[in-house]
Amino acid sequence: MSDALLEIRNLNVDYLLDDGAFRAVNDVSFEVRRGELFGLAGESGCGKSTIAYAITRLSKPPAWVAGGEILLDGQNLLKMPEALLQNVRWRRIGMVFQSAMNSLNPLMRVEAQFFDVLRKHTGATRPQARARAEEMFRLVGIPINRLDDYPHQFSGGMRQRIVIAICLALKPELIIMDEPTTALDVVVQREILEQLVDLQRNLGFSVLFITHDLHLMAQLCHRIGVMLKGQLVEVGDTQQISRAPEHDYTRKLWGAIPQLPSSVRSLGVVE
Ligand SMILES: Nc1ncnc2c1ncn2[C@@H]1O[C@H](COP(=O)(O)OP(=O)(O)OP(=O)(O)O)[C@@H](O)[C@H]1O
Repeated sequence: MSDALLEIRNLNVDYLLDDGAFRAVNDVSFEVRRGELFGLAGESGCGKSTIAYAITRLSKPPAWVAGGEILLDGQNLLKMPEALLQNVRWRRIGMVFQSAMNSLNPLMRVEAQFFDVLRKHTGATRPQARARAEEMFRLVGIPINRLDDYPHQFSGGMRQRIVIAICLALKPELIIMDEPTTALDVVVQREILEQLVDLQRNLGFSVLFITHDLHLMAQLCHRIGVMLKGQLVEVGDTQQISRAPEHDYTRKLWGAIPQLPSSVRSLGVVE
């Protein structure tokens, strides 16, 4: 059996504009393996988010998936009926986006938000949802009495932890994180990502981590793909990409990043 959980094969995504189609993702192929943190890097506008939305078929017009395959455990999500896809979104593939912390409902206590999601996707009862919410709060290090608070009573970093906790409550096999900590300050960002690495080690899910910050990605991910203008120009182990990048653009990306001393470099995945 292949150890690939998600396989993207020859993916093309266009934006259908008044003056013609603009190909934002051009013949992109890569895989995310089981238990792997895979990073997709590249400058703003290179097509990373377009891929993230295409994976769970959440692309909105004018985006149009023009070709290719997206296989989850060998099943092509692009051909899956919408009703079945509902069981894949959140339950098998969780999503945490940059704006996710604003996606918490400001009018609902956090506990109720866990209940909402768990009832909808797993049919959990209120006590079952409460138990799971407490378990998840323990995992992400938030005192369980705070489940009764409203989102505005938490800091930005804590809100992002809550979003991650709600996502993990459904035990997804894959989490897609698109710039999940970009809006947070560097210290909080680091704390959240360290915790993510711990959770990933303990729970074994896979992560597709998207950021323009190649340096951060190299500390976190086992393998990295580098995108340039809609194309994937290089894929490899983080060690190889950081020590011996093959593509000029990857070298340029590294060149643009100030290097930190090795003592503060690693978040634990790549020694
Ligand atoms: N709704 C849209 N209509 C038209 N073009 C779009 C739309 N959304 C994105 N694009 C274009 O598609 C290309 C890829 O955008 P995308 O958001 O996927 O890039 P990205 O690498 O995720 O960038 P960022 O890091 O800034 O989010 C860009 O050229 C962008 O301008």
